[in-house]
Amino acid sequence: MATAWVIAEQRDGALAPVTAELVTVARDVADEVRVVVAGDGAGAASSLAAYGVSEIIDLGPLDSVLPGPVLGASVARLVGEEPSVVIGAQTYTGRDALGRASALLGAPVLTNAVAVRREGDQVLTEHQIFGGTMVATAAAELRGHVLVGVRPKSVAAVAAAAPTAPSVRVVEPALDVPGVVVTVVDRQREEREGPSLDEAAIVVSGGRGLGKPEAYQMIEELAALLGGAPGASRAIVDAGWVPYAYQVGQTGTTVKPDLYIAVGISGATQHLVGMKGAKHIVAINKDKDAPIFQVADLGIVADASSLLPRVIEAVRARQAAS
Ligand SMILES: Cc1cc2nc3c(=O)[nH]c(=O)nc-3n(C[C@H](O)[C@H](O)[C@H](O)COP(=O)(O)OP(=O)(O)OC[C@H]3O[C@@H](n4cnc5c(N)ncnc54)[C@H](O)[C@@H]3O)c2cc1C
Repeated sequence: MATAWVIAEQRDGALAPVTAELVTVARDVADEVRVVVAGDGAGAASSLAAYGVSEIIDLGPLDSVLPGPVLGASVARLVGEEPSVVIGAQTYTGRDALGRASALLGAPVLTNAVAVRREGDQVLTEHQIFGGTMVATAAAELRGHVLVGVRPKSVAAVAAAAPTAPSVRVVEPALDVPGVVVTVVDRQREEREGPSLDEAAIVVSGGRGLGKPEAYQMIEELAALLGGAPGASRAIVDAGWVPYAYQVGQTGTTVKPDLYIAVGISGATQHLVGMKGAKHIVAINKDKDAPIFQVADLGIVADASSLLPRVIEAVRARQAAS
């Protein structure tokens, strides 16, 4: 069996949860999993031991450069001649890394996969198409290297049958490859309180049915009261009501919270594909035939502008009483 190389995804210097998802996928396609991380190799070794990783390759912190291209060039240098599967997340950094590695290795990259498996010498990947209404399966021959971008939250992170004690190897990053160094001159941190959209246990999302941008404040208020994150449909992102970072769906973030509350969202397939994995879905829409009700566990036919203030009041009252 070939080796799988996982490009770790990091956030604020720590491993992002998607890394364990990628390692879970990697175990299914290879019998040895190595993880390439930019700094904190020891931390990665301890948090990934439960997932059956054999080695952590630590490139050291890549704080002053855009990490993706350097990660990609470093992986291209590490993989060697033997066929291997390189797995990254379908994120800004993961896409940069896979694209760079693909170009340097002359190897195919299968993007936006929601499932990956191995059949003999083939790596099979599944991709949602037509707004998630169909799944296409692609097959790549594992004669050389096969690169795969996996969509976050499409695979559950599962611990290995037996934990490992991964060794940590410190390797110089490939900063000398022409064109990979993009220097970071400034960082802007988006103001946010509460959990991030992709990790929140509760997501409250608003759509065009809110009627006007100011009404989105109610979405933020309810999300904050419930300890969740606010989200949005693309319609109100495109309209400029909220930033793109709030968008849930095919071209936004995929969420899998315990509870997803959709307010004034019709339930277009491109939205559903990003949230239908939620454990419980509550939908508020004034149209009883809105497609969102087909995936909702609890559907409320109501005008959002009059119902939302009452919901917020009720949650406040309940919290005050407890
Ligand atoms: C390639 C592509 C990618 C896309 N990616 C995404 C994506 O990632 N995420 C995404 O969300 N969309 C995406 N879209 C857009 C998607 O097709 C829909 O256009 C979008 O999701 C609609 O947003 P909406 O439900 O807020 O608006 P609408 O479709 O306009 O629906 C508004 C809903 O609000 C209800 N409503 C109206 N007034 C009230 C009221 N007073 N109270 C309660 N309910 C009310 C209406 O009954 C309606 O159901 C994509 C489209 C394409 C082509």
